[in-house]
Amino acid sequence: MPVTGIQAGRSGERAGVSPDMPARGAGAAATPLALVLETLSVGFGGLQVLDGVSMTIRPAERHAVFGPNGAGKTTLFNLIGGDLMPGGGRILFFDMDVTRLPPHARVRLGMRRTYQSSMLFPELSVLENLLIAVRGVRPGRFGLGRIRPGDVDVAAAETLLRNVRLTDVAAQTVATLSHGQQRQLEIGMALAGTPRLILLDEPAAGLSAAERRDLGELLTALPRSTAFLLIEHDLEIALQVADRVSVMHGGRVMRQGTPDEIMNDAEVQAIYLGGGSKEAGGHAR
Ligand SMILES: Nc1ncnc2c1ncn2[C@@H]1O[C@H](COP(=O)(O)OP(=O)(O)OP(=O)(O)O)[C@@H](O)[C@H]1O
Repeated sequence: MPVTGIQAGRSGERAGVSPDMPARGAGAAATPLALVLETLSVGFGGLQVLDGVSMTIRPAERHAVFGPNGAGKTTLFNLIGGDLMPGGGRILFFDMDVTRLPPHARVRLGMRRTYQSSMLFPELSVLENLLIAVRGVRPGRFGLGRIRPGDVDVAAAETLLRNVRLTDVAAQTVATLSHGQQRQLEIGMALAGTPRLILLDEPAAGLSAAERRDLGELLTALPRSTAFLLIEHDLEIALQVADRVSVMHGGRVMRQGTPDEIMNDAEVQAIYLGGGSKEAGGHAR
């Protein structure tokens, strides 16, 4: 297979630098990359699920991780978020080595994550859920307390409401929301505290075509100050919202590039049009 300008995760490549981005350190005070994944690997028993995954995310970049079922995407998120420790490799978050830090320490550094299963409080209102998120990421003790107009946390929760387009349903309990609105709320909660990076795990899963369109628009309109890394099965959404895309296959990053580069890549097309010869998922050792 020819080596293309968008191939990623190859041995010998300088860790943390992909061919389509300028080398760091060129300027006197180069901004650190938001995330550098260096040759991450993890296995379960005899199954090697991730095998030398390297990836870089710039500050404020929107990056989609795309790949077939079993490619290792959620496992990768578990490593980045701290729910799982790698067997090998390193994770740098704004130049800090977070490889062995627990999830709450990563949250304190400005990393957030959504999960495939809902983490909402169904009996509370939309605003109360957002308030919990706002108070939960602040250092120190917190309680839901009374919602008072003018409260700085309430104002922050109301900003999140607007960001995820839920102002009209602020007083409704979460249990009464549509599935699409619940996904919007999860994104709003992840935005609490102005994080530097959000990991979004299949936010469009289970949504109708109209809800997926709305979600794509919502993600596109999010504040540019926050980088996000998105796992998405819906290629259309991934290509719509992402600046760059990583395609995973068999526990490796097989391509990294702009949406245009990815869309026009013959091997990616072959796999996603069902003509691929490689097996998805981990490979037994
Ligand atoms: N805790 C675990 N123990 C054993 N095997 C696991 C574990 N977690 C994941 N796996 C296996 O690792 C492989 C990758 O799983 P992962 O969930 O990361 O893939 P994925 O790309 O997110 O797939 P999907 O798109 O279906 O969510 C799968 O074969 C899965 O069965």
